[in-house]
Amino acid sequence: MLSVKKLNQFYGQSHTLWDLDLEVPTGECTCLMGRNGVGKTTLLECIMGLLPVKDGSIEYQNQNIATLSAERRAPLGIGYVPQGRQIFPLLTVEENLRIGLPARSDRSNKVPDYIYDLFPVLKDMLQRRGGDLSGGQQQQLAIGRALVIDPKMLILDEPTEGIQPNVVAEIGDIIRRLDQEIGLTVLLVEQKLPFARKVADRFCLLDRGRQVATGAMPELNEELVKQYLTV
Ligand SMILES: Nc1ncnc2c1ncn2[C@@H]1O[C@H](COP(=O)(O)OP(=O)(O)OP(=O)(O)O)[C@@H](O)[C@H]1O
Repeated sequence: MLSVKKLNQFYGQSHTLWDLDLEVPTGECTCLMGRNGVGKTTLLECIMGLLPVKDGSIEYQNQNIATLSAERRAPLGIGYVPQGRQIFPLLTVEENLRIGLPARSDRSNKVPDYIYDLFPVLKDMLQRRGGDLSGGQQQQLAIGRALVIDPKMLILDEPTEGIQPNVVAEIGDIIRRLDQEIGLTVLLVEQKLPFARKVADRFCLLDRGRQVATGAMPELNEELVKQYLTV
């Protein structure tokens, strides 16, 4: 579904992504992994069109989108849950959800019901301000907001960061359901190894801006973990 090939990205003079390849097969959950600062968020931002790339291709459903602006990528149906959630603290839960509606291809003005089925807590708190929600509830809101466009693919940047363990498990279950029941293709950045093993089908491991290993999750062996993940 998504195929990144030989991608190079720079922040000014600083070469951050090096000939990077990433395959995200349709209907599967792929986890992008690596230590802090290896370029995971940078790669996601390149895919979303939030950062320009120097060269290389980003093929989404057989179209090279590498040079399209973020606005031109919006109708493609990629939902994005950024690092730190970035919900609007002064807007209500309902207003936060509705923000995504203008990007829907059918121009529907209604938040799809399945979002409230997935996150009943959002329905209970529709009139509460986003900033008054707990971290776990805010994360559910951020995922709900990304789903408002009925995306075919969902990209999540460290959805469990700063969240209590019981809510982490709940978010893992929801990501699996989105992938297995609703058929969403998922690309996830995740540092927590047990969570990644439970939720993802495949992994792609980065080190200093380069892809160093990729495969089915069971192929992520202790040697790779020791070399590229443990600190
Ligand atoms: N706006 C920026 N300007 C300059 N350098 C940046 C910028 N954003 C990130 N970097 C650098 O690019 C490299 C990759 O950062 P990135 O945030 O993509 O890594 P990451 O793997 O997502 O890390 P983390 O797990 O800490 O979020 C790092 O060396 C970082 O310092």
